[in-house]
Amino acid sequence: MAPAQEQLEGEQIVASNEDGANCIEKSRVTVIGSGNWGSVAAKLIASNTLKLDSFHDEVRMWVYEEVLPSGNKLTNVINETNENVKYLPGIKLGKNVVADPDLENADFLDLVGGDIAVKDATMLVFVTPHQFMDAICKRLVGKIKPDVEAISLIKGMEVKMEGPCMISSLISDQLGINCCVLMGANIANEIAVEKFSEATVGFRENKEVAERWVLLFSSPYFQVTAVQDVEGVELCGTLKNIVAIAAGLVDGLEMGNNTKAAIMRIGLREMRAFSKLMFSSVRDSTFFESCGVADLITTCMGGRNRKVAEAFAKNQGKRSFDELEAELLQGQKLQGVSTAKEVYAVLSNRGWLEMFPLFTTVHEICVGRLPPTAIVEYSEHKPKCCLA
Ligand SMILES: NC(=O)c1ccc[n+]([C@@H]2O[C@H](COP(=O)([O-])OP(=O)(O)OC[C@H]3O[C@@H](n4cnc5c(N)ncnc54)[C@H](O)[C@@H]3O)[C@@H](O)[C@H]2O)c1
Ligand SMILES: O=P(O)(O)OC[C@H](O)CO
Repeated sequence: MAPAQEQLEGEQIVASNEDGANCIEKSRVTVIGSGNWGSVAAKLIASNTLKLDSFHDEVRMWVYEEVLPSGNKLTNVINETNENVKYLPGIKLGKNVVADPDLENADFLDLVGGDIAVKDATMLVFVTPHQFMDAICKRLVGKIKPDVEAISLIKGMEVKMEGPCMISSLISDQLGINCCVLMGANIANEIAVEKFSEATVGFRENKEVAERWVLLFSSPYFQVTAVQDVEGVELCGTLKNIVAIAAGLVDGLEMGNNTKAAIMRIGLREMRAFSKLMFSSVRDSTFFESCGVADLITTCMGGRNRKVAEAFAKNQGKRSFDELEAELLQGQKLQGVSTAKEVYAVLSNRGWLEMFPLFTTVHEICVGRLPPTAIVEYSEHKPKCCLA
């Protein structure tokens, strides 16, 4: 693969080898989340902070504390073994990754004699399942530096009384900070063993900040491009999880490759239509980045949403998604079922249900109102309802 180099392509930024150490105060990075992708993100970042002079070496990683079957706390095991034995077993994170169970870091000084965590971080990487973010942001209010830069790797959205809210907006609004996003065809276990992947950073206005995120994440096996379309990038990452559920249902029904390709095509069309209805600024070109069609393909081929939906269809919907998630994912979390519910709420509220037959049908299957077979029946009746 070509080495990272600076190159402006219209609105795009690709990785630069220029550290900028001379002109920027050293950044401190904290990763908030330590699941499967959170752990891989910490590993990627930690290998770069060691190489880049403009970053402090240490990467703090907030761990939602749990006690393992051995009786040990996950945080202690991560710090002793340098491995997240529950969510990313077998992979060394890098000795400069420090697991921290205290989100606001009131007690951490006493525990390890360290001197930083969220309160001193200048770059925050949010990477937890989306359903926990509202509570996490509430805990962080007033605890972070006012000028901290944030990035969300979280694929999901919230629907509140006042309407839908993307996770990057939740972070920005609740904490009063700028928030970029990073999405892409990124099955974490593959990146953990350094197989080549691409990703997309979405940014709002500040190109320099986007460049800094690109620098922090890029490696020869993880090529990052930035585009000025934060909503488009985030909606791609969020909505593809609903299509992945549909793809898994089709797999469970053993419908074959043509049907799955049709689901992916119709899904992509609904992703684009929904995104543009939500934000007129969303660009068509974003759907051709890693966060768009590439993530849709990888997630429909090899993701967790697909896997659990396949099992759901094989069991004719008799075992719930929650039960199958717990059994098959061992603590990892699905985003597609809750995202389908959240998107359904938006569609229902705005009178758009018939315009989005795939999104609508996925939710109705997930909640048991329709059988799994409905995923291949709907398209015979409603294709003309999809937006052109
Ligand atoms: N795993 C992947 O391949 C992958 C790739 C790209 C993006 N993502 C996205 O990254 C985000 C995080 O996923 P992940 O794979 O890192 O996590 P995960 O599903 O592997 O793990 C679940 C995490 O949630 C934590 N948790 C459980 N209860 C909690 C609570 N009440 N409050 C806070 N945290 C709690 C667990 O400790 C664990 O760290 C999701 O939005 C996902 O869509 C995942
Ligand atoms: O395993 P999934 O279905 O959560 O998908 C993982 C990533 O989002 C793929 O990019």
